[in-house]
Amino acid sequence: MAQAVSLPRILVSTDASKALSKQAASTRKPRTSISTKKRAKVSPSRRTQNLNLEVSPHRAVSAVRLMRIQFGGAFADLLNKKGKGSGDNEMGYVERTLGFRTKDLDDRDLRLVTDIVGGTIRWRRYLDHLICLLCHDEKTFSSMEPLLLQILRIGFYEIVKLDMPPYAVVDENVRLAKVALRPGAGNLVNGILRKLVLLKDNNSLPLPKLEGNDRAQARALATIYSHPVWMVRRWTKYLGQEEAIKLMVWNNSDPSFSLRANSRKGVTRADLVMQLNLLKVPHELSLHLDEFIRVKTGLQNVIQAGLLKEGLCAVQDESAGLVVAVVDPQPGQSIVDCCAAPGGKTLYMASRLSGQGLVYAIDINKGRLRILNETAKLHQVNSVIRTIHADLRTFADNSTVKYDKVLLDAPCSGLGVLSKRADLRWNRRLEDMEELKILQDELLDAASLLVKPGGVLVYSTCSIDPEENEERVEAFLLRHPEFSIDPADGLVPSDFVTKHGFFSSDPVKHSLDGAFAARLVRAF
Ligand SMILES: C[S@@+](CC[C@H](N)C(=O)[O-])C[C@H]1O[C@@H](n2cnc3c(N)ncnc32)[C@H](O)[C@@H]1O
Repeated sequence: MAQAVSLPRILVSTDASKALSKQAASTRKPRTSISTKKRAKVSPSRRTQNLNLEVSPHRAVSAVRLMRIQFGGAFADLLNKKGKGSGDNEMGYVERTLGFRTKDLDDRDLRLVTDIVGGTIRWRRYLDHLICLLCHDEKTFSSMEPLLLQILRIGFYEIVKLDMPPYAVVDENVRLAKVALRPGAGNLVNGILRKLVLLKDNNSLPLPKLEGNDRAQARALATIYSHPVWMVRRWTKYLGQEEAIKLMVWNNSDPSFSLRANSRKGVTRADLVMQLNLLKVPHELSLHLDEFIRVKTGLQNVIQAGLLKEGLCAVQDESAGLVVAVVDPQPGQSIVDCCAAPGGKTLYMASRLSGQGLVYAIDINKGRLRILNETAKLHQVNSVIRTIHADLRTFADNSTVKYDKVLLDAPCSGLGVLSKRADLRWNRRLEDMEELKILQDELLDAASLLVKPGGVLVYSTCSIDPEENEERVEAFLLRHPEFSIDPADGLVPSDFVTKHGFFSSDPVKHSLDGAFAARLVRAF
């Protein structure tokens, strides 16, 4: 698996890692401006003027999307907040960043863009390691302009991970660099990609050796599996090296998605299966939840067919559905969803109320709550949802009302969803973990104030980190002896129940997102 670095004419690995850190630091701020603002409509004649038919459209769009994700705060998700693809604006961004438009993307191009963008982000550390080693000198890499680096990353990803025909990849990326930047940039891309092709043909791609002390091994693994070093160290500590590697392999695999049939609109799982068959989207029924279907590929077809826009189904991971199963909403109950937006769990809980009872959806983020409201109307569950824009801590301090059930789906690191959120691993910092734990404790204390005697508090995260999960619950129970654990047995399959009675989905074991939920009961 791990190979020695033996490239005499190029950088030794310590120089490479210095250059990598410099590049990482220098790319934190954009040198090429990425405008995400809307501009005046481009007139049709200008459109034709700026149309470039020679550049491969999926590569141009991928390069611009990667720039927007790294510098413009865009997400790497397939969907935007409203569940629509970003389609219409895409060419506008391309023109503003590259100075030209390309021909419109067809379905194949769109799939390629999704694969290339997701993969290039996931494999960034590994790709940069290779690029840095193949640069003429350290400075060339550390001072490389962002767009040029994105083009190289795309080329490296296509050759190394997608096994695309190497000479076509070289030609196309060279052309993109020449047209979007200048001829010299094309020459640089040409030189570096050709060196890569040679190394790959000789089966001698340089990888760091897995040797030395824990820290050195973590650094090597971080490069080989393309994760931040602090994550590797954390998982090695909690899971051991072998399981940590399996987790990283999962995080680097293509994400699979699940759809939930919207029963409130009269859509059954069988109806949804029929639609997926018509769309030729490969799928499997969920083994754990009656309304859910797993979709491995072809989500783009589901989006384009308008199934989400019409509210016939929702994209929801089964792990999130299982958290709702731990809450076990029953018709007639009053439920508070403390950190509700954008509403995945609120909507599913509301649909399980069968029109009787209420879900109070609290969130501090007004924009995200607006999305929740819109989706609730679309899914026809708005009659049993009341949204409340508030900081949970203030709301709970001032509330005298107590509720049957309270769900706290807390802000967390998201370390359980790294396969879906390709960019998240690079945005999270170790320092975040400490801040999050403080917030999680405060929100748990606040949520507990809303639970009536005999009522249920469910604490959940989409993290697999014990410090955000079991440790937060343990600390809470010490502060609140009036609460005790109500084991999740019987509410979710036993395979998901830990020895302490918590729900826990493990990406490697269950092939789902990682999630956690503790069901706690307040004494009478
Ligand atoms: C993990 S997300 C919730 C996801 C949601 N439950 C779902 O299933 O779609 C966490 C949410 O907590 C909200 N939040 C963070 N701090 C908060 C606070 N002090 N009071 C209320 N909401 C807060 C964030 O705005 C964010 O929407």
